[in-house]
Amino acid sequence: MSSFEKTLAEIIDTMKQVEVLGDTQTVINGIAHDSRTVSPGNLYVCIRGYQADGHAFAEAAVRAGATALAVEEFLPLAVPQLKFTDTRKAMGFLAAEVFGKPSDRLELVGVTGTNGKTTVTHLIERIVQQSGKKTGLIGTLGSRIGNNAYPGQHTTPESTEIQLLLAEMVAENVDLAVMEVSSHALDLGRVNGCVFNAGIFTNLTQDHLDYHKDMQEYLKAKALLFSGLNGGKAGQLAVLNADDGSCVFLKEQAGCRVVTYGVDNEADYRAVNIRLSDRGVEFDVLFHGKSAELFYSTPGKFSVYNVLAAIAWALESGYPTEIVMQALHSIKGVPGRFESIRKGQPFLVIVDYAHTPDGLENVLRTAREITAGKLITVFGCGGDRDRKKRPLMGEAASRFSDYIVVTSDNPRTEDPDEIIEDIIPGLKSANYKVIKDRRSAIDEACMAAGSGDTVLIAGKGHEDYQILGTEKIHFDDREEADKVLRRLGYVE
Ligand SMILES: CC(=O)N[C@H]1[C@@H](OP(=O)(O)OP(=O)(O)OC[C@H]2O[C@@H](n3ccc(=O)[nH]c3=O)[C@H](O)[C@@H]2O)O[C@H](CO)[C@@H](O)[C@@H]1O[C@H](C)C(=O)N[C@@H](C)C(=O)N[C@H](CCC(=O)O)C(=O)O
Ligand SMILES: Nc1ncnc2c1ncn2[C@@H]1O[C@H](COP(=O)(O)OP(=O)(O)OP(=O)(O)O)[C@@H](O)[C@H]1O
Ligand SMILES: N[C@H](CCC[C@H](N)C(=O)O)C(=O)O
Ligand SMILES: [Mg+2]
Repeated sequence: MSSFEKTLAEIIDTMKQVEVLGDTQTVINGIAHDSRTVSPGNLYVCIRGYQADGHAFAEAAVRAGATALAVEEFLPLAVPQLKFTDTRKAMGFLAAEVFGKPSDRLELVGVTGTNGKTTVTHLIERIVQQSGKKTGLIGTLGSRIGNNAYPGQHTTPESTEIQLLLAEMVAENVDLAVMEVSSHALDLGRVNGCVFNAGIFTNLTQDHLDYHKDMQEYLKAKALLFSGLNGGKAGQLAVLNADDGSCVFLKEQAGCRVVTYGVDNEADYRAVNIRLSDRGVEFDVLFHGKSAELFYSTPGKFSVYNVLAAIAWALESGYPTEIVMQALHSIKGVPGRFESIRKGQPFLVIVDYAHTPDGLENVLRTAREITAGKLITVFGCGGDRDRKKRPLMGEAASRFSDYIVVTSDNPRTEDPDEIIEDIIPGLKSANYKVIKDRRSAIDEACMAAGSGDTVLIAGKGHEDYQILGTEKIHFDDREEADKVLRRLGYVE
């Protein structure tokens, strides 16, 4: 890790809304929002959270070696303190200063939207690498600098972590970083201090209504990425989905040049002549009076949108058409997104990360299109997350499936039976069975499949764990499917 040393005076040099107690020549060498991760010499930021008040851990942070605090009220502790009205919002800006404003020193692209963020960020990473540049990536699958991977907890990490990651990327000569930007991150200011070159919007459909009050609030959080593109860097760009109902609002919010992509509506980048198959999607893209033909190896109309978003961004950012097409052609798909498990069985087994009503509907529609026989769906819903999406996911499953095995996703601290109870009203008259244990549910679905059928195992995709209560156990849908197929005698 690189070392970062700054005085408090240097860090707050351009900040107006701050009161200071103590010696501003105090040197700090890092920033932490969690007392349990403070290293000697760090600035500890006290955040009033949903569960706890970080001010209560300031003493522990000082004991762990914090040499300064950021607070909302001065504390009777013998270290210099910076007082803000909202430490959570200030933290991203502080972290950016601590780590030398790394987003000024590389190109930064943010991708937001309910579904497709991970996919689009991976497509962009591939395109940029194909052009010979070095990339950084931050998102649900963790982060990557070049080809080195680092695990992460969140889709968009806390600002302290983002700024450190970006600084590491700068130190490793990364040219462009692409980051998934969740609505939680936007609302909680995790990307404060990030100056983006471009923002990309995939779509807005129901999710996270446990956190955002309603869809309007959810949209407003997403819009922050685009209103933030307001002159911090030259040539900023917003890339919007013209087929999504939120496009007009987001266009109004964007403080920069806007380009659109779409299939059904007029757009700057429009897909026509779409051919869907079980191998992937083929289509032509029309843009600026030109056209290009494209193949991408993940099936489904939703894939067309993800690819269009990446193409629109890349071509508008000056990447040559040939490089973009080569990159998209070569990508083998994203782990856990419509991933096929092939052991020579006469039916398809697909593991997918659909965990919203729209995501599930899209993936089921696609599975239906490529299935001659029965479509068998295994899914559950995450605990401690939006309860209202559960019957809607049930409804989507029942609309497309011949047989549904309702099971557990990550129950977290909720009762798995109660989560399943929330799903069932949506299933209507569907043919379904409840098997709470996910391993047995996958077994049941694979055993029920015959020639020409498809088993879709949805919700957990790349996840290699299951969260039961507060415990995280190893569990991987792909491994489980593999095991049952082997047991059934299929070995490639
Ligand atoms: C709703 C939400 O996002 N909550 C986040 C929020 O938690 P919080 O406000 O409840 O924090 P808290 O537990 O009250 O603690 C307050 C402060 O005290 C600190 N603390 C706490 C205990 C201690 O001993 N010492 C200490 O210093 C904490 O580090 C924190 O700074 O701030 C914490 C610190 O950054 C986050 O870890 C936490 O994420 C929770 C765990 C979470 O599950 N978030 C999910 C919903 C999330 O963010 N998901 C998005 C969306 C994914 C998608 O698009 O689908 C994501 O980006 O991953
Ligand atoms: N453009 C899209 N529109 C609708 N559904 C999609 C789209 N792209 C992907 N999906 C579905 O959503 C699932 C999740 O995709 P992806 O991981 O790319 O989304 P995400 O936005 O990163 O999700 P998360 O919010 O968990 O980070 C996929 O497995 C697929 O089923
Ligand atoms: N980023 C999403 C992932 C959901 C994945 C699903 N498996 C679940 O646990 O609900 C969330 O935190 O809501
Ligand atoms: Mg993601």
